Amino acid sequence: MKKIVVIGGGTMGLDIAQVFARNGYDVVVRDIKDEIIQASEARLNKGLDKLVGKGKLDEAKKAEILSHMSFTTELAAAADADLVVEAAIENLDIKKSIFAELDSLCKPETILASNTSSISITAIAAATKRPDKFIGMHFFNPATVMKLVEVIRGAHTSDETYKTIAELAAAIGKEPVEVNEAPGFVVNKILVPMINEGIDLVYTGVASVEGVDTAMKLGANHPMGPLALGDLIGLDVCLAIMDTLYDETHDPKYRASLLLRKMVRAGKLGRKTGIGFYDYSKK
Ligand SMILES: CC(=O)CC(=O)SCCNC(=O)CCNC(=O)[C@H](O)C(C)(C)COP(=O)(O)OP(=O)(O)OC[C@H]1O[C@@H](n2cnc3c(N)ncnc32)[C@H](O)[C@@H]1OP(=O)(O)O
Ligand SMILES: NC(=O)C1=CN([C@@H]2O[C@H](COP(=O)(O)OP(=O)(O)OC[C@H]3O[C@@H](n4cnc5c(N)ncnc54)[C@H](O)[C@@H]3O)[C@@H](O)[C@H]2O)C=CC1
Repeated sequence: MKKIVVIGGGTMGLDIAQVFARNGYDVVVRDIKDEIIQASEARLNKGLDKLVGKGKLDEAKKAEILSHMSFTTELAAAADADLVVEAAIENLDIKKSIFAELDSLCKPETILASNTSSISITAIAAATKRPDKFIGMHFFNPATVMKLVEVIRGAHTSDETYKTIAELAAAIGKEPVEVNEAPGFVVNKILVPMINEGIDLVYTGVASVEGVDTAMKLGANHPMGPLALGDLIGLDVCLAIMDTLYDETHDPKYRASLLLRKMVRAGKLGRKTGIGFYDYSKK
């Protein structure tokens, strides 16, 4: 595995790219606009400088990480990639159009992976002529810190593709867990409905935002409360996951809280927009 391309330089894409670069892989991050790329590069530098400030990283390692990373708006950068990891928005049609283009552009042996949170790997793979080389490689937020990678088999994923990605996850210091396709896979099937319940408790006036978060931190020993976690993930991503769980199962227990929907409609998406259930604009 020599060259990896990450599609999307947002919350997940940038951190996933950093994890690969830290472990010596050359990685190109592709996003759609120059302004977005500039913002991604600035976030990367700020994050690394913070670690240097805390004495967790030295300047030499920082320079080494940066030397393995580059940014582009050109999808053509994926033509000679050995692996493409897609971390664009959580929408089946957009993912299918990205992978249809990648399929015609990339060399035949390139493995195509999606970091989707909930969408069917088989459905996305159907946009390509290489469903055997298509797989879910699902990192957790913040990807630089969280140890898990769910490695998700679609209906046609080959054993060879599975083995390559599980071994790669281990080589970058992560713990791979094999998952068969199902909406939300393992973690999000459990975690995101819990976040949704937390939001609904606020919506129905049972407790305040701070009250729900404090209760779950102190009463269940969670490192952060469900509303703060929703803000970290992105409320648009949480809503997309709830909608996939509901659309795939029609089980009312996966109905998104109306407050979650309202927050997304209002553009209050959490940390990435500076405001969600909490205000991040002054941090
Ligand atoms: C939606 C989906 O599809 C799936 C998902 O992702 S669901 C969301 C899953 N994520 C969670 O549940 C997160 C829950 N929250 C937590 O675990 C914690 O609150 C947290 C990890 C986010 C923050 O914890 P914290 O202790 O306040 O963070 P912080 O001190 O910044 O970092 C934790 C450690 O990682 C290190 N770290 C931070 N950034 C790093 C980087 N870029 N590279 C390497 N190490 C890094 C820090 O230095 C720190 O190390 P020490 O413990 O040795 O000091
Ligand atoms: N936020 C989270 O906690 C997690 C999210 N995921 C999944 O990762 C994916 C990305 O999510 P986030 O990083 O949170 O979203 P985000 O909204 O922070 O970033 C998405 C990025 O993709 C870019 N983009 C959109 N279309 C593109 C295209 N055609 N080509 C290249 N870039 C494109 C956007 O400009 C944006 O920068 C989603 O599928 C999400 O479900 C998976 C694990 C955790």
